[in-house]
Order: sequence, then structure tokens, then C-alpha cells
Amino acid sequence: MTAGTPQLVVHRDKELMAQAAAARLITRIVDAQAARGTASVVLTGGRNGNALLAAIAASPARDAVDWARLDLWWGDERFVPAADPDRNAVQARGELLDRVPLDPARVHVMPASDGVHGSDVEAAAAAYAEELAKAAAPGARVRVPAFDVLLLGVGPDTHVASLFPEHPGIRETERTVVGVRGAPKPPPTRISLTLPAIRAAREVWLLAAGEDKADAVALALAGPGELQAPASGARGTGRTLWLLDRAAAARIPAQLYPPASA
Ligand SMILES: O=C(O)[C@H](O)[C@@H](O)[C@H](O)[C@H](O)COP(=O)(O)O
Repeated sequence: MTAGTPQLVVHRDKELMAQAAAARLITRIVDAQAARGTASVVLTGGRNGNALLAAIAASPARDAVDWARLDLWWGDERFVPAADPDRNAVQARGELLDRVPLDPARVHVMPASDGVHGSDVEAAAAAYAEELAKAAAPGARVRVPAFDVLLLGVGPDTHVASLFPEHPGIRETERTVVGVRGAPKPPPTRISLTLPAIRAAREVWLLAAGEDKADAVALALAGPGELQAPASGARGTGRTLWLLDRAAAARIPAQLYPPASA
């Protein structure tokens, strides 16, 4: 199996999926910190990403993480005021980030629409690209850190982060962050990492649960191409992992994955 080949893990239901993903993420962070002294994780918006964070908050094993030596980034953000409950960062704080001793300087939120860039979403995206570039390893081809784990929720249209089918952002090959206007999922204005930035991650984990994701998961794994199915273009340099519940996995051709785990 090559690094680009997705691995599928299918759980009984979305609650178990969130708990197992939380256990997996805690372990991955602890391992990265043991190996290199630090870890970096890219968070996703959406219900499944939030459920994963809530499961970490509820896990006694969360105390195994050295929270002060963890960098957090975002894969995408809704471009609304900083305190808006629609913000992915606000939701992440509510589920987990306010309950663990993170170093605030290592929590790299994407700019908000009431920040220094005002309503200029392109300037805001460029500022985030600059922040990522400053944290990149010297000589890195794509100017972002080598994220240990990059989380992505998968939308019912196969979008990931705020990269939607046939939208300009999914075509981006140079920039690491783009401003998005007219997104089909509200709110319409967003900031997103691009596929080149996503593919710089060591591990990309895609999360999908529920019957309404079954067609999207089957389509993305059939590999029609990233313009039509952005999720099919999301892969890590070392590993690409799809974390699913049975309902979301229901339409995957049986030959594509080993027997379900429970
Ligand atoms: O800002 C966002 O809305 C997201 O980052 C988006 O890409 C999300 O992850 C998917 O739409 C899946 O969302 P659910 O997990 O809620 O289905």
C-alpha cells in the first residue's frame, strides 16, 4: 500500500467514531511530542470535527498530551466576526480549547472579518499564508509546516475545508491559502487551505458520518478527480485515513475496504 492509498476505518456509529478518532489523535500527538518535542494539528469545522474535540475533552487520556507544546492551525474558517458562534475557532474553543492549557501563541486562528483586514478576505488569506510560511521548515517546497495530522470533515458534495467542487479554490496550485466567495455552504465567505497545503501534511484524516454522506464517500473514493470531488484530492505525505461510520460507508464498493471494525 503506498502513502497515497487511502486507508478506511469503519465504526459502528458516529459516537464511537468520534471516540476512536479522539483516542487515535491523542496517541498521535503524544507520539509526535515524544519523537520531536512538539506536534502540530490542523483542525476542521463541522459537526464531526467538533464531536472529535468534545470526545478528547471527555477523555482522561487527554492529560497525556503536553498541550503547551502543540501548534493548532485551521483548515478553513467562516469569514465572520471573531466572536460569531459560526466561527470554527469559536466552536473549537467551546468543545475543547478553552479546557486545556494551550500556549495562546501556538493557537493559529484564521483572521476574522472584523480584524485588521476588514472585509478583504484575500488580504486575510494572504496574512494566514504568511503565518504558515514563517512556521515552515527551511527549504520546504510548500511554505507550510509539516503538520502531523490534518483533519477534514467531508461535505455531502465531497467538499473538504472550504474547497468546493468546481469552485476556483480547488484549482489553486500555487497559494497555500485562498479567500472563498459564494460558497454553497453558508456562510458564503470563507478562508481555506488549498490542496497543495493540505498535501504537505504527514497524515490527512477525513471524517464522515451519517447516511447523507454515503454518496459523497463512495464518489470520492472512486476517484473522479479533485475538481469534481475535492475530498479525493486530499492526501497526506505519509498516510491518508478515512474515518467513517457504517452509514457513511454504506455505498463503498466492498472490494475497496477490509472488513469493518466496530
Ligand atoms: O467550515 C466548515 O463548514 C467545514 O470545515 C466544512 O468543510 C465541514 O468540515 C464539512 O462541511 C463537514 O461538516 P459536518 O462534519 O458538519 O458534516
